[in-house]
Amino acid sequence: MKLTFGSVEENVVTREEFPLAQAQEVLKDEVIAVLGYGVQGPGQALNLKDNGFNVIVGQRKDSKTWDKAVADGWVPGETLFELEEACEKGTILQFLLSDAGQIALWPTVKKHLSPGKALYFSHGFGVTYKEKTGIIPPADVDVILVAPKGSGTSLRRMFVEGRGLNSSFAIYQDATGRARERVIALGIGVGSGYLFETDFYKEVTSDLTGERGTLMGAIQGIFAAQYEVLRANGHSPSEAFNETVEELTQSLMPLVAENGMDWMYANCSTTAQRGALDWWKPFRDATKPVFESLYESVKTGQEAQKSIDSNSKSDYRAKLEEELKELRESEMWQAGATVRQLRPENNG
Ligand SMILES: NC(=O)c1ccc[n+]([C@@H]2O[C@H](COP(=O)([O-])OP(=O)(O)OC[C@H]3O[C@@H](n4cnc5c(N)ncnc54)[C@H](O)[C@@H]3O)[C@@H](O)[C@H]2O)c1
Ligand SMILES: CC(C)(O)[C@@H](O)C(=O)O
Ligand SMILES: [Mg+2]
Ligand SMILES: [Mg+2]
Repeated sequence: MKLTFGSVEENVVTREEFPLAQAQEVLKDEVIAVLGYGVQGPGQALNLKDNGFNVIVGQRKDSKTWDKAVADGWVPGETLFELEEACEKGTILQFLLSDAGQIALWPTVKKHLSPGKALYFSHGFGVTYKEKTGIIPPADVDVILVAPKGSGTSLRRMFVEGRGLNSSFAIYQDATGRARERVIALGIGVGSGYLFETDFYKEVTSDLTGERGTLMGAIQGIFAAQYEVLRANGHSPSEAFNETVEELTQSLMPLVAENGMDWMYANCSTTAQRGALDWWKPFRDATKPVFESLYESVKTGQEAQKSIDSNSKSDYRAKLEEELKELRESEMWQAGATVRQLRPENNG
């Protein structure tokens, strides 16, 4: 259906328009092979299975994630296979290895992309940056995308709660004439709430910007800046943390989620409203140049290159873990750990 966002009309597919039964009908003869069992793999594979689709998982044997797949109920030799075997068996290959990992597996995947199969991504990365990744799909397969707009963990949680996480969807190549029904059916199958139409380039550039920006990078940066200023002015760690993070996530963001920032503002004191109305523009103006250089870095492919280079190294996990440890051990997030223990659900 067409929906108007602000004053712009966009194409959105709903579960009412395209019910699960229709998705099951569209995909009844398909074997969906979910390749990779990291974060998106489990969420999408389990939701598809619970929605009644024919799904198998492909994962490297002798890995922690193979064991996780077994623990989640996938049966070796029946529904869980080595990556290449899954590529061979699947008619729809859901390429859910890490974006850098996809480069290494591509020759194997390509070998098994016989005419009429579908190659499915959850990120526009691989084909948009094809000069860097070498991922150039053959012309006789469908190339489609469903990108859940959130973590695989939330995709599964929201499915189990009977809700659904919104996803973007796109078609890069329609070889069979069925790419559209296939991609929408898969979008419904993996547990999407609403499906927003986009293209591969727009998906990858917005996604890379968002996660580096307000979803993760910018928000951590702004938390750290405010926390440091409060601490430098003699505020205790708990006071600095509560006033920077805890109140935001526990009290104010849920209100923003329900009804928007304007409504949250209106439910705070007029003192807060006056100040926050005065200060949001200076913050916008101070950070906008950073967002502009971030977008430029995404657009030129620099962000993709950095991610490929570092995540292709054999010790990339250990390196990431080292930096995550630094974040975890920072005073702000140590304070956070103690503050979280005080929540009723965590203190027995
Ligand atoms: N993490 C998310 O919640 C999320 C959200 C939206 C989209 N995506 C996209 O979904 C895709 C999968 O992301 P993810 O975060 O689930 O991946 P991930 O980093 O968790 O890795 C997934 C799997 O890839 C395997 N892998 C990595 N390198 C490999 C290699 N060289 N050979 C074989 N296996 C290898 C790992 O063992 C793991 O099981 C990516 O395109 C990502 O951008 C992820
Ligand atoms: C969950 C995110 C941040 O939206 C996703 O884009 C990812 O790459 O993990
Ligand atoms: Mg992303
Ligand atoms: Mg994202």
